[in-house]
Amino acid sequence: MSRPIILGIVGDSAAGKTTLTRGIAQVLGPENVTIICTDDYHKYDRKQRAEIGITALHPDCNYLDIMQQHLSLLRTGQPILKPVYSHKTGTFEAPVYIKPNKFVIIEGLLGYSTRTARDCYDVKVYLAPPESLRASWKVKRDTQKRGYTEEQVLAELEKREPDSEQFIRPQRQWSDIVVSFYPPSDDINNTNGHLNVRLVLRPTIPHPDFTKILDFCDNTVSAIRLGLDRDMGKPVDVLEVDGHATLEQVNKLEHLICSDMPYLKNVCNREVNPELGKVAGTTGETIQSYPLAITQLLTTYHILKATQIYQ
Ligand SMILES: Nc1ncnc2c1ncn2[C@@H]1O[C@H](COP(=O)(O)OP(=O)(O)OP(=O)(O)O)[C@@H](O)[C@H]1O
Ligand SMILES: O=C(CO)[C@H](O)[C@H](O)COP(=O)(O)O
Repeated sequence: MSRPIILGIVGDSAAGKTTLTRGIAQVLGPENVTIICTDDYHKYDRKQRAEIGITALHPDCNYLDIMQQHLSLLRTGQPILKPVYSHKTGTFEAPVYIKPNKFVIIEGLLGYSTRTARDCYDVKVYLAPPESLRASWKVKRDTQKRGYTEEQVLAELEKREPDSEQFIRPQRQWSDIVVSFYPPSDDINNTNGHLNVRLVLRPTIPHPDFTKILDFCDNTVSAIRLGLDRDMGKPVDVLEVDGHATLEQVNKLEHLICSDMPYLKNVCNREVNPELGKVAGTTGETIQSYPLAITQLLTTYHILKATQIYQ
């Protein structure tokens, strides 16, 4: 059976969904990827939301039924007429006709909030940076790109907190991989551009055999660590990659991910692909790091595995 492979990327506002989506699309080849942002399924525009006193995070503020219908259609390779919400103006624009490519990435706030929606994905990622980092990302992005002042963004974050807690964070439990970029120290302004990543790997999909890491890393002090933990009560593996890991360490880890994937082997080769782990953030800056590269590769690994079954 041939059908598009669907990747979900869910998380709170400014958690880095669009940024990661772009990085993965780069690895897969942008011409092969259809990207859908579920903000387009908002029920009310910015002015109406303010008048009603509802936040964009509330399920009642979104046409989740239509989002679900569209997900099901995309999964079977059928086209949709997608609504369009503009963050620039805070209003809706004319809908667009979309025929899915080989890979579809659905990124947004409430993508895992219903059972029917969840059943449509092949791979589910949840982004969970520490809240202080997310807030700083949101202030920067919304003041530079969405016409807000810093005070407005901070007030909005406070207003949204109950909905984040009730509707957004619980979706973490449905993900196959939880991705948390985090600063090496508590000072989020002093990262030297080097964020670490913590990848929570649930046994809901078969991950590459990372136990070989233990052969080449001293797990307590190394910049790459593998461990066991619990996430939302369930046992998980945890892979951590520090921003200051060396190329040699990262190459070994990448080899574990890419060795049985001919397509990924080329992607991993930094001579052939110097852009690995590099992405343009949504405020125009260039972000490049080993933790981002590993996150992109692991996610792509799972998309390609799904391809072997369904395409
Ligand atoms: N991995 C990362 N490393 C460094 N900075 C990042 C990373 N991911 C995101 N950012 C920063 O955070 C900002 C917000 O990220 P992004 O726009 O991708 O979030 P989002 O989850 O798509 O937000 P929204 O749902 O509100 O549209 C970016 O403009 C970028 O500056
Ligand atoms: O949480 C968000 C996800 O991007 C946005 O704030 C939401 O989509 C509403 O958009 P805007 O703030 O541009 O009115």
